[in-house]
Amino acid sequence: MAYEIQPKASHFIDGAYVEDTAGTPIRVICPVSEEEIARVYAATPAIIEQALASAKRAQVAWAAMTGTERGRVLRRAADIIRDRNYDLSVLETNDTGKPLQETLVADATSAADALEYFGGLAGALTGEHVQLGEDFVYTRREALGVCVGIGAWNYPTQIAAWKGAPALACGNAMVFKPSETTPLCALKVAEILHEAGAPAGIYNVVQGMGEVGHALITDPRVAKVSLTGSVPTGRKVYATAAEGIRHVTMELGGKSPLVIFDDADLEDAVGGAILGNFYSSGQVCSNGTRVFVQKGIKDAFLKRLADRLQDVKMGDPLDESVNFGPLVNAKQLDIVQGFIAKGIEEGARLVCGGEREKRAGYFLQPTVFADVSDDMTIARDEIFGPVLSVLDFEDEVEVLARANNTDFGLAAGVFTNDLGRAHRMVAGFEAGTCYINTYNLAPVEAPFGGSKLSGVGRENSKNAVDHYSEMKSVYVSMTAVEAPF
Ligand SMILES: NC(=O)c1ccc[n+]([C@@H]2O[C@H](COP(=O)([O-])OP(=O)(O)OC[C@H]3O[C@@H](n4cnc5c(N)ncnc54)[C@H](O)[C@@H]3O)[C@@H](O)[C@H]2O)c1
Ligand SMILES: C[N+](C)(C)CCCC=O
Repeated sequence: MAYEIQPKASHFIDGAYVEDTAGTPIRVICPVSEEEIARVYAATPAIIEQALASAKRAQVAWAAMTGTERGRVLRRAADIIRDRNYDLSVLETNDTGKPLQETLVADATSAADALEYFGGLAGALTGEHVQLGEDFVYTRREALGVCVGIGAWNYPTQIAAWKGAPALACGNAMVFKPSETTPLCALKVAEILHEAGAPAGIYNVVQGMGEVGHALITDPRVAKVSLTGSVPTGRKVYATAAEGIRHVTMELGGKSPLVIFDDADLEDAVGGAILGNFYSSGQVCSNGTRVFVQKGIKDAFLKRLADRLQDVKMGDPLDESVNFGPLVNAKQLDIVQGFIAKGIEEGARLVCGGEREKRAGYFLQPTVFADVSDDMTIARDEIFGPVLSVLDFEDEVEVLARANNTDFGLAAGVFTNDLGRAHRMVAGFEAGTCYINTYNLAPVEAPFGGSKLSGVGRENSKNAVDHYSEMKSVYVSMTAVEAPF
């Protein structure tokens, strides 16, 4: 029997699809045809209650299983995802508009990596023993309880798994709310986890806008919230979580610098700038959109970049030869076009692109600006679209100060053949995720996350375990109790 790509209902709760059409309808619009391809309904208070109650009920027994048993479920889910990679990638492409060429290698596979990695780690999560003379202390690594995950729209499958995998490995239950813009893929993650043996209630998905997210994180049963989203939303969610002193992970926006020195390999530097600006049509949080190019290499860099942009193939993202898709929706297209207009108005030189394509779909040409100065809007604000800004610089000290002159701190990259300089630069970058002679790779083994306004905590790697568990300290006395009276 063919595998059904389309999720069967709006929510996945307690091990089954659940529908409640009393909620606000959320139309899923195909970014290519601009037509409705699916409809889900925002969670009503009754749905939110069902999801939280089921997570709360299921979590205690899940945490009581051994880590190896929990890990086995996660690893089985990873295998199922890999088996169904093609179908899941098609769903991701329909949901986001990203080319299938990308989604086949970067989305469901990245979710599988996370489930496999944290599944493998689950059995090795331990506390420690501290000898204190005859007495000793031991620590127990304990689950937090019910965790809420809230997703952005650009990587719906990946985000659902990057949050769910460490949460479940540590013995938590999760209620995940995807972005209302791309609500479909997380449902498949929930369905597959259940098929792999996750007990009912361990991973629930509910749909909705900000109000649903807010209702989830104000519930007293919730111990933690992990958000992927913009800085303004992060501020609200962090403040709400603070009222209940809840744990938080904040994966927020960025305006990252990519610094290219004269001695860099030109082809690699151009490749890095392409990966850091045009992958997913530029809708990537960690993009290196402020491309600082040293004066001696600037002309060659711009010429080679323009040459390579000739190889952009726009079109139906389901065609595997297409390497550049539309923006996710009309709103995002408007926002990005507004930034392009602002760039021109403030005096940046438009090198190429800048126009919406004359065809159906939210297609915008890859856009390059040169002669951008630090104070221009396009150099300060997160655009979240295919707009690369080239800024000139003369030397290392100057460029490091300018690279750090931003409230964001998600990522940063440097291209140079001088190893000493590369390591000095990354030591100086005020950013959580740094690259030397490459850009935007995010293997599950490496911590991923931001500094400054770009976030709190890290996803992936062993580091994430500390954000989904807490240590209980147990003092054991082996001697008589000495009290003053
Ligand atoms: N750092 C990262 O790992 C990372 C990854 C992907 C995207 N992002 C960032 O996400 C942004 C783009 O995504 P977006 O437009 O979906 O972001 P957004 O901030 O508009 O929404 C993110 C999520 O928060 C929810 N939300 C909104 N208001 C809320 C509230 N008051 N309480 C609870 N939940 C609320 C939304 O419904 C959505 O699910 C960009 O800034 C991008 O940089 C960051
Ligand atoms: C894996 N990437 C491409 C770095 C994306 C991480 C999520 C940010 O938007």
